[in-house]
This record gives sequence, C-alpha cells and structure tokens, in this order.
Amino acid sequence: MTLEPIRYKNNQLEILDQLLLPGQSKYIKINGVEDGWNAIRNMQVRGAPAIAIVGCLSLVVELNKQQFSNKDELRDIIGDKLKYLVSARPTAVNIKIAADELTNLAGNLSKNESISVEEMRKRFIAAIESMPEKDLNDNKSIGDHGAKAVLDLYPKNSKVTMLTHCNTGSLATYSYGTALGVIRSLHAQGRLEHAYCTETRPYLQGARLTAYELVYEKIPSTLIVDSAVSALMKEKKISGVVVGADRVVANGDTANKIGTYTIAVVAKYHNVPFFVAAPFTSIDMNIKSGHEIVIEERPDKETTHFQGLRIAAEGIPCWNPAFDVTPASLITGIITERGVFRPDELKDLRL
Ligand SMILES: CSC[C@@H](O)[C@@H](O)C(=O)COP(=O)(O)O
Repeated sequence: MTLEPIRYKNNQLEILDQLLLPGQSKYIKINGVEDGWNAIRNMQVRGAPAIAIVGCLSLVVELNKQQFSNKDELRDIIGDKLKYLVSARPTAVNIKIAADELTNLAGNLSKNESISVEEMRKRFIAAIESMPEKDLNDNKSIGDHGAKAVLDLYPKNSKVTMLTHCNTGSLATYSYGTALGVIRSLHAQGRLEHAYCTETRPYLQGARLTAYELVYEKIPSTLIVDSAVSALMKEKKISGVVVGADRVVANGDTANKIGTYTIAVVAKYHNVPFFVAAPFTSIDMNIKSGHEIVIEERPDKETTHFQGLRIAAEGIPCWNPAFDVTPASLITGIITERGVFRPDELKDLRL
C-alpha cells in the first residue's frame, strides 16, 4: 500500500496535512477553492504536481455545490477561480498550465451550442477528474525511463547509489513520485545500492517527507544535512543525482527547491550525472530562460523558527527564496514520461 496524500471520492476531497508529517497522519477536508488556496499557500499540500491536482479538485468540489443559470456564467466563474488558485504559489508551473488548459476548455464548452449548462459542468469536471490517474501513469513512466537512463551509464548488472533533494515522492504528486519515482523504480528492479536524501532546509521536505517515504517503502537510505553534499560526493561513490522540478523552461533551465543549484554545481565538480525528473506538465515553453522565472520568497519565520520555536538570533533579517534555478548546462538529462531529453532538445518537442 502506497501513501495516499490526496483522497477524492464522491465529491469529497481530503488531503494529508503535510505540515504534521511525519509525527501525525491527519487528513483535512477541502471544501472548495478557498480551502484549496489556503492548503497550497500554507504548504499543507506541496510539490508541483500535487498542487495542481488539489487546486483543480477543489474547484470541482465547489462547482458541484452550485447552480449556474447559463454557460457564460459557469465559464466566467471557472476562469476567476482558476486565476485565484494559480496565485497561491507562483513558481510551480503545473497549476498554471492546468488552469490555462481548463480555461480554454470552459471557453470551448460554453460556445458549443449543442450542450446544456449541466452537460458543460459534467464535461469540465470529468477533465479535472482524469488528472490523478494521468499523473500516476506519467510518474510510473518517468520512473522507468529514469532508471534506464541512470543504469545505461554503468556496467551491466551493477547497482547504483543516488542522491535526491526535497520531496518528489508520492507526497508531492498524486502517487509514486517523479525523482523519487526513479529511485523507487531502481529499487524495484533490484538495482539500487543506496539512496541519500538531503534534509532540505528550511521546510525540511527531505527530513520529514522523503525520509518518511523511503522508510515506508523500505528503500535502503540515509539522510544528510544539506551542507554535507560536497563531502558525500567526495567520500561515497554517488552514481547520480535525481531531483524534481517546479518549472523547466524552453532552454532547459530548471527551477526547483532551494539548494538544487548548489547540488548541481557540486555534481559537476565531482563528475556526477545530474538528472531532473518532471512530467511535461512542469515544462513551460512560454519562458525562454531561467532568468524570467518568478521565484517565490517565503516568510522569514520559516528560517528563524522551527515548530514555533525561535532558533535564529532575534532581529536578524532573512532572505528565504523557496526555489533556485539550475542552469541547463549543469543538467545531464531531463527525465519525462515520454523519455529522457538533453536540455537543448526540449525546444524541438511538441508539448
Ligand atoms: C514532484 S515535486 C517537484 C518539486 O515540486 C519539488 O522538488 C519541490 O521543489 C517542491 O517544493 P515545495 O516548496 O515543497 O512545493
């Protein structure tokens, strides 16, 4: 049985409150878009694919509660609510891409004279309800393509040791995970020697969530502090790094959890292959290079406090960007559900 971060059944939406993990497994109800926005903003749900799925499902919950007098009204409400959901966190692109596609769908459905407002609502909801299964299937393909790409670099039947950052597992997606899915796939094939995960300051997605998933899945693994990455690459035989992405742009530059760029620089120095694992829903072709990506800055309190307790000196100001951008030149390959691409190959792909 895998972890179930998102429960959606009979128009009821619940999420596992990731702020309480690993100490407590508590589900909270999402009763509509306002709840969805708050859960995303407060990081009770986080991880680019999970944010998109929860945000869009929160809209479904709300649409099912209301009556609409005509299709234009339904289209306008959908457009406004999606815009609002996208505003919860700016860097992860999956929810923006989903919102754009769904806004177009609502526009087309509203223009279709052969369908009623009720039929429009049904078709729109069906499109959102297909997202979880697609995410799961995409993640399994990412896992398999990624495992092959890593193993192809090493002698036949040898085992590999991987490093990952942040949380990209079941908890960051609907299920299975992206970068952690690659590690999971290597483990399932009996080809994983060991996985290392970073703590991922300041929110500790690695220590709290990835470590929890690795233990849960009985994957041989070790937790390190973020600042141990250089030492790890010097002292242990690391076969590859695999991380997720919040936004991959047209030239292959990739925004991911703060600290990813440092790991990529260190990997280059130590000649360790550095992979990004992400579904096509994380690829933003509208942005040419990483300079244009909006990086979310989170409150100082996430750096100065831990579980409500001040750990930093009183009065010190903080700079707390949630993400950084790894230049394409440091990325060996981008693992997607359709295969593995060099960063410079992205621009020729049809999304
Ligand atoms: C499959 S999740 C990929 C990324 O979203 C993940 O690595 C990450 O950076 C998550 O950041 P978070 O701030 O926890 O939402």
